Amino acid sequence: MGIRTGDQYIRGLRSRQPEIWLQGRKVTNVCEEAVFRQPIHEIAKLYDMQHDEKYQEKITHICQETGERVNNAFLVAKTPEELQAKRAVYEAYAKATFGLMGRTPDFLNIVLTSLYSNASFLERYNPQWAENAKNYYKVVRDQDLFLTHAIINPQNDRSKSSHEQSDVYTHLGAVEETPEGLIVKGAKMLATLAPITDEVIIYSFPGFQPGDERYALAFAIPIDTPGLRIICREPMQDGIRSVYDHPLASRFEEMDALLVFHDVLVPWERLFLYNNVEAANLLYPKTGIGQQPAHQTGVRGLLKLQFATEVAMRLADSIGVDVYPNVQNNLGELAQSLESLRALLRTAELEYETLPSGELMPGYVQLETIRGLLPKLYPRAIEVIQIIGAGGLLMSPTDSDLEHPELVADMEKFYAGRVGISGTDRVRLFKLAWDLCGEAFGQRLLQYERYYTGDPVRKLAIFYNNYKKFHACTMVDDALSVFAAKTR
Ligand SMILES: Cc1cc2nc3c(=O)[nH]c(=O)nc-3n(C[C@H](O)[C@H](O)[C@H](O)COP(=O)(O)OP(=O)(O)OC[C@H]3O[C@@H](n4cnc5c(N)ncnc54)[C@H](O)[C@@H]3O)c2cc1C
Ligand SMILES: O=C(O)Cc1ccc(O)c(O)c1
Repeated sequence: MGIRTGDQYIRGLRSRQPEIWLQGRKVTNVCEEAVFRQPIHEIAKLYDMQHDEKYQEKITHICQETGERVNNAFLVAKTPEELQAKRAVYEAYAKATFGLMGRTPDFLNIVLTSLYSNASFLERYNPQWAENAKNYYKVVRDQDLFLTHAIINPQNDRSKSSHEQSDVYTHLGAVEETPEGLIVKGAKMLATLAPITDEVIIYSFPGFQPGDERYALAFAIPIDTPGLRIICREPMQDGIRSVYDHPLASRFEEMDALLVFHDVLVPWERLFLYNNVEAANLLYPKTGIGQQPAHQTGVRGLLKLQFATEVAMRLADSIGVDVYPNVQNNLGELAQSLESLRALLRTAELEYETLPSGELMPGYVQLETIRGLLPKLYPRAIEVIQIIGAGGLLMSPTDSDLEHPELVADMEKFYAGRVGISGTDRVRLFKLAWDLCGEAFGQRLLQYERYYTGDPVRKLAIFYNNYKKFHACTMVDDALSVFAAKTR
């Protein structure tokens, strides 16, 4: 089949009946549920972009194996041009969502592509796992499926490993093998967008201990597999608030969910790893499923930071405070953060690594630096918006007030900004800013940037330990050589 349209994506959702729990009730028709309607529409638009002549050549290609047109996220890049072709889809999707939707379909498509191109890692442990991963990549590519993922254990007792939790099946683990497949039980988090996806893939960060064998798992199943329960967090928008009052929150809310598996059957052909602690610990670092998606998240993060920076600049301009050096300093800082990330991303693409298979991997140091900086730079951008917007962020009336005949004159006089910025213009801009920096929606976006790639504290420590391996500190040796000369 190849690339789907938005309509085909929605028809796919309608054809399934996953067990979704939302605010204490089961959702029977996800497409008609107010909370999900707009996010479904936003994802559908991304699918439609694949058919739009403005984007098609940039973000899709003809698959050599099938002759069908597929998304560029499924490319195994062997040339810098192919790396750029992949970037084009990350950029197009992130622009369409202002970088506010983190788990658009391209993200997991890259994870799968990397698993496919590095399936030799799995082959060493079990050739069937490798075969399964390669076949699954083709299924997702050719049916253009939308995946969610859950790679973290529920937050019960982090000081204990999976097998030490109070119940054997608190964390997701294997129960028994059957002729049809593996029965699994327990929970996994934090599956962003789960209710509006087609399938879920489960894998894990390293950190398995001896004794954790049953939890060492990687597999993918349809989101409506019997026994799989999706428990949504409280929505951050009700789906009926006005687009004018909440221009971002009303559109880009990504639902997060806990996945609970109640004796779920994973067919053998969908199992990529099982019962092997060593393989589970090496899966993430050795298959590129960490590094390749960092290219997508880097592009998306850059655009989100650009959006926040532009909002801050426009706010300052709209009320005439950008004449003050302190405001200019804050904005200058954001501009420099943004440009540093842009340069890092560019360098990551230029200083790629070529794997023995010929696959190109964008630069590790640069991508990890972006991953390390975003959890600091994005919250700072939000803080600057709050500081510049100040009390004005709390003064916005609703769109109904703006349009009420008795209020119109007051609105235009007292809510206007500097000369040239009408009351309506200023209120709409400040509402947009408040969605980003004040609303529960905006707080989630902040939390997302802190944790979207794992715990930043441990990630930075891992980065440093890797960095040390290939950074020999030879300048210090050169400087110390002066003593050697003296003793000679
Ligand atoms: C908005 C959002 C969307 C997300 N979407 C997804 C998704 O789609 N799929 C998915 O799988 N995951 C997703 N995640 C989960 C994300 O991977 C985790 O939040 C992240 O890995 C951190 O894990 P945690 O939240 O369990 O925090 P914890 O690991 O519980 O950490 C809590 C605190 O304790 C500290 N801490 C814990 N353990 C240690 C340790 N061993 N050493 C030192 N300090 C420690 C941490 O530094 C942190 O301050 C999402 C998270 C957010 C916030
Ligand atoms: O960024 C990665 O490499 C993988 C990853 C880590 C943490 C997450 O929450 C997530 O969704 C994906």
